Amino acid sequence: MADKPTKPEQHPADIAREAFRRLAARRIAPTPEAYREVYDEVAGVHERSPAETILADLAAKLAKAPGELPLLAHRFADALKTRDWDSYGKQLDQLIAKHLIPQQDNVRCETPPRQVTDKPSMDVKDEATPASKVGISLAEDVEPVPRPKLSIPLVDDIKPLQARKIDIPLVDEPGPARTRPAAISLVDEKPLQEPDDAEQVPGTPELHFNDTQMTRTLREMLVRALTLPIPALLQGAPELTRESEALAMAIGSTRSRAALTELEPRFKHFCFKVEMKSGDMAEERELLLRLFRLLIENIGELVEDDSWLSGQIANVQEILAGTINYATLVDATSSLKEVIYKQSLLKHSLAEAKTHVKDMVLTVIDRLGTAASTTDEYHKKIEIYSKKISAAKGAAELNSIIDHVMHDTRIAQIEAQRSHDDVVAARQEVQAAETRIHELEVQLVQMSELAHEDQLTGSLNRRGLDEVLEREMARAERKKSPLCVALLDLDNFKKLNDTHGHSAGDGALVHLVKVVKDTLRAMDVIARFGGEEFLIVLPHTELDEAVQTVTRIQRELTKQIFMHDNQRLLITFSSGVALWRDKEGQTTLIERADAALYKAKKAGKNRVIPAD
Ligand SMILES: Nc1nc2c(ncn2[C@@H]2O[C@H](COP(=O)(O)OP(=O)(O)OP(=O)(O)O)[C@@H](O)[C@H]2O)c(=O)[nH]1
Repeated sequence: MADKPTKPEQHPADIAREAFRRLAARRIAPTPEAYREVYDEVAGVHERSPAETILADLAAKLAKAPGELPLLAHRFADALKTRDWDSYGKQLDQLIAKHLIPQQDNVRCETPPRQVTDKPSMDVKDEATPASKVGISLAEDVEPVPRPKLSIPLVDDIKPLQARKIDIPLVDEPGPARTRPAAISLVDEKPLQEPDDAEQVPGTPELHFNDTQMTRTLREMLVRALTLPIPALLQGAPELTRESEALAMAIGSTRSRAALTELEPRFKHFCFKVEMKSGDMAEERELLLRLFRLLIENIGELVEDDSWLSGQIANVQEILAGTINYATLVDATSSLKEVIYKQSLLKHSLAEAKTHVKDMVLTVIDRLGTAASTTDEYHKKIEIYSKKISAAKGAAELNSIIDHVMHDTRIAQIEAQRSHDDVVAARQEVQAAETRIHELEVQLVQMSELAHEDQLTGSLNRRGLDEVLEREMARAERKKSPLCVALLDLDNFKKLNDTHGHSAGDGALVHLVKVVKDTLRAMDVIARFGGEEFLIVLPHTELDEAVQTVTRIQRELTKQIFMHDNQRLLITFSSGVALWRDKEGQTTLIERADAALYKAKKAGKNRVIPAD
């Protein structure tokens, strides 16, 4: 309750009465000192204490301020004059609520109703939650009481990251408050004016952040990010890793906000490059995975007869079809290892079967040899017996000789039969082994046919070519980029074969592919189209560029001469080049290239002709 102001011309008795009334109202014991003070107050002659002087100064300064503040200053002065601290406290609350705590963009502090006390206070802390500390540590507070949300404007120091505001969740959400860290959100892209000496945010005496400290913290965070996690993620890009480290050093050596701000464009540029690189890396990863899946598919086809292997391959395919992460890749690898192990067993059994056949053949030869020598011995014995029979003198002697003949003949017969049986058994074993070898060889041939690489030249085979063309056409359509193919056919290849032998022809094919691969870009692909014909796929290439590229290969072939048996053999080729037309199929595209190739041959060979 407010005491009424008194007039100085009042009668002393009235003043004394009023002084006693105030003492009673304020529940102050009527000691001489207290009476004296209140009497002076009523009479308006009291001396000001140092605290009152400060408060009076404050009121005087507010009186000169713009807006509503002079009105408040007037009320302060009145309250001071009458020492009405209750009223002073209320005015002070008003000053804080209306002018010191920004309502929306600045600090919002929705505290429970505050007890107005006799003492004026600048403290805006939530008195209902005394353990609360205003600052980043608030969210770590153990107090389970609901708390207001503070939104504190941060100026200046975090300008390099275009940060304006830190939101600290003070409102209880489900879960204990101690487990939730302070959430910091960097918002508002607008650059900020930065007062260099801003140690405090004006108007938020209890809630400000120390700018210098914030700069340091930000700098440390940036340096840490650029030194450890970012280089770890950029392992495939050494130049970006170096740049990250250099940027970290540059940021680490800044000593002022201005210096840090100067690095902003460089930092932004670096972020842009990292973003681009990560896009590339994702694409490379995708390509690698596609290759991997292709490989698995092919192995799957190879082993379709073997239910165990097929099951394993299906497992690997299933793993790869899902989300790819470290664990799934480890799974796929171990399953593949099993498959590879089985494949090696297959090869091993093929080698074993071949050895077995060799052993069988040796056994047969051995048996035949034994049989032959047995027969030979038998013949010699028969000759001896016939001589003995001629010279025999009596029946008894003859009988004895015939017994011997019969005996030896029986032995020879048994031996012959055994040899015959052995030979028949060996022949059956050889046939079984041959069948097994044949089966295994068929499997191995299938393996090489189903693979995507041509065994002789190392270029892609038709199967690989189909997939590359399909992929490149899809990409060309998606990116609206040109795509060319060039069909190459070695000139007079039959003559080369006839003159220098088939191996020279083979060597020439290998040499051609090597020269083509050395001359082309990494993204270009060469595939063996059949015999001495090759198809080159040139993505992102216009027709005239493709013709130039193929002509360059021709020049390279004359420079890098093919050597066979120490002879320099000049090999040339003719080529037809076609630019893929939107929606055109593989067959039509290659047919157009083939027609151009035909023209090149007709026109005298060793030339490149673009398709219509
Ligand atoms: N050495 C070897 N020769 C092969 C291979 N594939 C196909 N050939 C031979 O390549 C020759 C192609 O002969 P042709 O089609 O008459 O072509 P050419 O002699 O090059 O005549 P032009 O194309 O008109 O210059 C045939 O003799 C095939 O046997 C292979 O892998 N190795």
